Amino acid sequence: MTAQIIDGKNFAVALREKVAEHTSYLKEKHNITPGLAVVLVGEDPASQVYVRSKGKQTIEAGMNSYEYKLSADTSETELLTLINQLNADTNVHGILVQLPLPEHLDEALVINAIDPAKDVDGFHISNAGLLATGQKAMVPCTPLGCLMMLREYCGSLSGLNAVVVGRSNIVGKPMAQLLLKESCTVTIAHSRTRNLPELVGGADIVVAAVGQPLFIKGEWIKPGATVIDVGINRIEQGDGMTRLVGDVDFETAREVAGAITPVPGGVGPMTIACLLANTVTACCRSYSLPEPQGLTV
Ligand SMILES: Nc1nc2c(c(=O)[nH]1)N[C@@H](CN(C=O)c1ccc(C(=O)N[C@@H](CCC(=O)O)C(=O)O)cc1)CN2
Ligand SMILES: [Mg+2]
Repeated sequence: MTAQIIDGKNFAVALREKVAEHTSYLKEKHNITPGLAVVLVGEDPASQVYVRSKGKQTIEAGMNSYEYKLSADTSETELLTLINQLNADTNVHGILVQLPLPEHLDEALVINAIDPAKDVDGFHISNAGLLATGQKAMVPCTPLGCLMMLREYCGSLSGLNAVVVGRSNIVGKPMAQLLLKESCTVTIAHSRTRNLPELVGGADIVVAAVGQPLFIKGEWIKPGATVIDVGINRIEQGDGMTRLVGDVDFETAREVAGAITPVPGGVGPMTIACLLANTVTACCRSYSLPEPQGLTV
């Protein structure tokens, strides 16, 4: 039997509808329009696509979108000045600096300059700390989207063995924290882990976020496991064209897994939908309004 395909696009549509519903409620009932500021430094082509998509989806959900496109040689002082302005702007409820940043900019310094209450990426050390200690935080968008899909497909995650392959601050570590909060038994593995096939073979849930194309093989996966593929890798096809693949060898994994996210069309679309959800959550928190159900965990 082949795996059920977890359709991230459908999930994202449903989540964006919830966001739009709550946005119109905020407007009608409280005369508040959530606002999201997105800052892009430089001309990385993939980042330009993501930022355009974020702006478009923000407006479609009925929110205000503020875009700041800065040249690649922007100084740290200039960027920090803009962040301070956005921190002080009461029309802005969410701030996001698109990553990666150009080499000369200190990513941690820049992220930690964002007001944690407006940190809709959930990358600020305060939010990372709150999440790690099981407190109310802004939750990073990609892991949040993964957890929403996992809850839907698996129901209760309590007691399940979860292996997260990848240890980034953006995905691997927060994903592990979220799964731990769901009472999973969590193992964080990475590209240097020695007995990876064995570890993956014991997992009911595999989250692949290692950043290496087709790294996780179908033969490693436990029959019936749920596989979430966070990887987005462009590989050469041989005919001069490129193809988008995940960190999981989808064709072999789908023969073994119980359910699996495809690439594209799995985790990716949920990342931006969760960003919109986080913006509404941040907006509600800023006015001490009740938080809508289903937009965060
Ligand atoms: N500040 C941030 N920077 C980055 C984040 C982030 O969450 N915050 N994540 C990624 C990029 N990203 C959003 O910013 C993102 C990546 C992928 C997708 C997506 O929908 N992917 C599609 C495929 C798109 C394609 O063809 O390239 C899919 O998987 O179906 C959305 C958002 C790094 N930077
Ligand atoms: Mg850098």
